[in-house]
Amino acid sequence: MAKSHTCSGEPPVGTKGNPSSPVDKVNGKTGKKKKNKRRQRPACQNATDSLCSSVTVEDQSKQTKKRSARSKQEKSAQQTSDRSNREQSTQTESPESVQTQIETPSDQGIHSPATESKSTQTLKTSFTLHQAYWGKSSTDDGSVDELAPQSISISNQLTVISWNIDGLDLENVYSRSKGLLSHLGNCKANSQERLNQLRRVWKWMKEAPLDHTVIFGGDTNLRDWEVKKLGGLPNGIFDVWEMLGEPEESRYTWDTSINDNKEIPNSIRIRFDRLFFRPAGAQDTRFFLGAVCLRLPEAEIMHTKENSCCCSFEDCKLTTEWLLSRTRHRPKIAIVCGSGLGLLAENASNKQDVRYEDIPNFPFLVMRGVLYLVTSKANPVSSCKEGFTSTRVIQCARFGIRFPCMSDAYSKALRKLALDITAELGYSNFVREGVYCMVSGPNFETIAEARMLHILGSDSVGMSTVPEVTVAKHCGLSVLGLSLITNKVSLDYSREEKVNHEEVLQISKMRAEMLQNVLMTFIARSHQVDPINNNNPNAV
Ligand SMILES: O=P(O)(O)O[C@@H]1C[C@H](O)[C@@H](CO)O1
Ligand SMILES: Nc1nc2[nH]cnc2c(=O)[nH]1
Repeated sequence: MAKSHTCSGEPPVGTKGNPSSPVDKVNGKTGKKKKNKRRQRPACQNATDSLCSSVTVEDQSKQTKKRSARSKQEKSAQQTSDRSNREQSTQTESPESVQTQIETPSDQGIHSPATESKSTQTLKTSFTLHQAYWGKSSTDDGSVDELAPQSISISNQLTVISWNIDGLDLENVYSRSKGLLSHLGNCKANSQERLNQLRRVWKWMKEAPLDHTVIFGGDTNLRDWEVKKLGGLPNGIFDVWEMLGEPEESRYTWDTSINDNKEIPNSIRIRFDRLFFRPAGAQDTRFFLGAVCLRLPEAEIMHTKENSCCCSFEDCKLTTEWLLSRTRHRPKIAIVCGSGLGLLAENASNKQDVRYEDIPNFPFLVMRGVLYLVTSKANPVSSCKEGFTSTRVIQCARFGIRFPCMSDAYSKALRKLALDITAELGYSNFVREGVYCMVSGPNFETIAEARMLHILGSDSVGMSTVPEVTVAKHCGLSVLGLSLITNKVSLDYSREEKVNHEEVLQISKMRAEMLQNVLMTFIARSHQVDPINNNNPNAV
């Protein structure tokens, strides 16, 4: 970021024209101190005008008349005159109706190495907002369309420069990382205009598809009080400078005490140039976010939402968006902690806590250390009207395919990695692979039930895991199941020992450190073997 106001700096990449020096223009004027201060902004505006337009509000009737008689030269003259009117604009149209003039990289070279800047591969063309987000050009033949019809036929324009950001997305997926660059209305007097523009920019950012990272940056001309006036940054949009810890040395991007614009007598320091960041959501962990990094509740039973187990697709989407808007984290891996494994969450660094009861539409019954996606008592489905049972979720094809196959529910590659890691850590003696069977409980088995499960081929039994695994698989996640064996299940009527919950918790605590070692190593190495997130084509 330039230390002086970018109005007087380099033009943004790919813009046409060469800004005349704003310093010269300021130099050309004389006057009292107070006036000098004011003059600085129009000078900037001149510079800006030759860079790219900020916002245009054109008189529609004038436009119509002019259009009918316009020759090619007249068109370009019109552009110039339009620019001079921009600062008086106001607009209220919906973003979808707004046409943007966009510079975008051509599709060639999309897969070139991250070090190779694509910012030079620009093409001036016109996009609808929708196209901008999806990376489609209205001039697919690559021709330069300086004045696309739609860009002059509407009354309000916000000029945006869009480019792909090399390397930001690890997979270098063209459509995922979008940058938007614009110059918002300038001058103090244009505050209202600027705020209108900012509102629209934020709306676009928020409405961008969840799997897109969106960065908006530029000479925003914003004052801190203006951002406050709009109620502060919207949830899910972050100011990059704030994200970096608000480093004092880069607070001001227009600082007349240190820049070379000597004509300004007073020291004026403002953070005009800003970058806003709307991170993409990790699609496939979206319905598991509630289970990630959550501090487990103290109370034995934290909260029961009776009759509120509504989990339509829209409900889940809302829940997901709520969670995404409260964290910058975009997890690739979700861990559902079992009994007594809250320690794993306790020891996490850089964590963010979310209370279950604060999460909208989150149907649950929570007991210590366990997140139940199924509020299962005797009759899980009837107690859960539209239930968030795994079967109900699967009935909604928008979460994933209609009949997901569970024969490979537990990823072979992830299992192998876990076994390798436990061997390396010297835990082999503790580790077995086997069949886990879930019964909803919440009671331990009778001996007859235990015998039945044994006959059916079950090596272990618990009250969780299977619903979470089913939903995760449905969402396209690769899954690893790790169960800590805490007690023996009695198959013998003469056996005196009885299993109890305290024993289960005690053993869990005893082995928590071991499990933590396995998990931490696993997380660090999981990317080596399997794409953790199989992108779910149905995900929205
Ligand atoms: O799924 P698991 O077996 O971990 O959950 C049950 C419920 C209780 O937390 C515990 C019983 O002691 O195991
Ligand atoms: N169903 C069941 N769940 C458990 N969780 C921990 N131990 C047990 C057990 O013995 N049975």
